[in-house]
Amino acid sequence: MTDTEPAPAVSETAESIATMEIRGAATIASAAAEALAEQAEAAAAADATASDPEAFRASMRAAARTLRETRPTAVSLPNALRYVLQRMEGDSVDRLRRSVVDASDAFVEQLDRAQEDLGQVGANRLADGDTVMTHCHSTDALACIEAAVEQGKSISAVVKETRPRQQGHITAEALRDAGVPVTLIVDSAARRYLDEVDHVVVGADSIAADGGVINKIGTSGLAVNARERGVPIMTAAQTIKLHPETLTGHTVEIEMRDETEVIDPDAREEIGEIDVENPAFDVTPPRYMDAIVTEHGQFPPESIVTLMRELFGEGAAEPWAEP
Ligand SMILES: O=P(O)(O)OC[C@H]1O[C@H](OP(=O)(O)O)[C@H](O)[C@@H]1O
Repeated sequence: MTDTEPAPAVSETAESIATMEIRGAATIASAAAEALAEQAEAAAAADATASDPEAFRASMRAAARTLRETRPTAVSLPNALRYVLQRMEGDSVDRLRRSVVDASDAFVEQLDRAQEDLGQVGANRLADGDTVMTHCHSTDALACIEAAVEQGKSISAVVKETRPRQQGHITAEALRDAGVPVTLIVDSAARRYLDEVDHVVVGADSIAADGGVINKIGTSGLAVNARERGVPIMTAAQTIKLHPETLTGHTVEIEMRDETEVIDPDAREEIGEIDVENPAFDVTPPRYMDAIVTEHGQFPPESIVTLMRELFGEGAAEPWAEP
């Protein structure tokens, strides 16, 4: 490891996030924070950085950049890096190392607590006997359903498969394990089943300052259909999903993933000359979302900007940039 080459643990985490072996906005955030702690331990033991606080800091910034470049849409990733790097302090490598490890631990702990707290808020929106519809796999959304079950409510679920990567299967398994009866459907069957559903519950990868919800591709169509059928829809999102750069007018980059997730190369070859596109996320306009459920309570999407300003001020620092 040189002073700017990330520790092997960071490269491995970055690779796992890029290939989606580690996925889901909250899980990505906690893996990134843990990788920074591993970087700190490795840098404090490496010849090039062990006795040079500035070289140590540079190695931390470089590791954060490596993690930052893996996937562009879930803001929980840069928010995790921000949280840890902004708490890096000390004039010796040992103090710096300790501050990073402590910040990483505190971040992961806060993440778990936030998920538990928002689960309680989301559960209060669900009634005994409700059927919920889910899209993709969101640990924040699951926390709401699981908390409702723990409150003694009987909940059933209609789970959308979620093409192309079928994260709905993970949701189906988690809900079954929580004792929730599950009906798995293909995405295009969603509208047909909405009449049997009392609530749609989704997660978020990022929330924009105007209340727009950036989540797995298909969420916006589901939200429009839910509104048309009169079914309330909530997004469960801890505040690390709030995107500070949108306060200053920036838009959220939508990740375009490889076409092989959509069609296998042989089938594509057989069809002939076509384009294939694979956007991973879409934006649900605030008017189609009934509530954003966070660890600070629930908000109408249009008012989320107030909470964002409270938490982030007017913008976003980039502590991983070279000074
Ligand atoms: O943080 P939690 O609630 O677990 O997940 C939030 C969101 O992250 C996922 O993205 P991907 O599967 O990583 O592309 C889904 O879009 C999900 O709704």
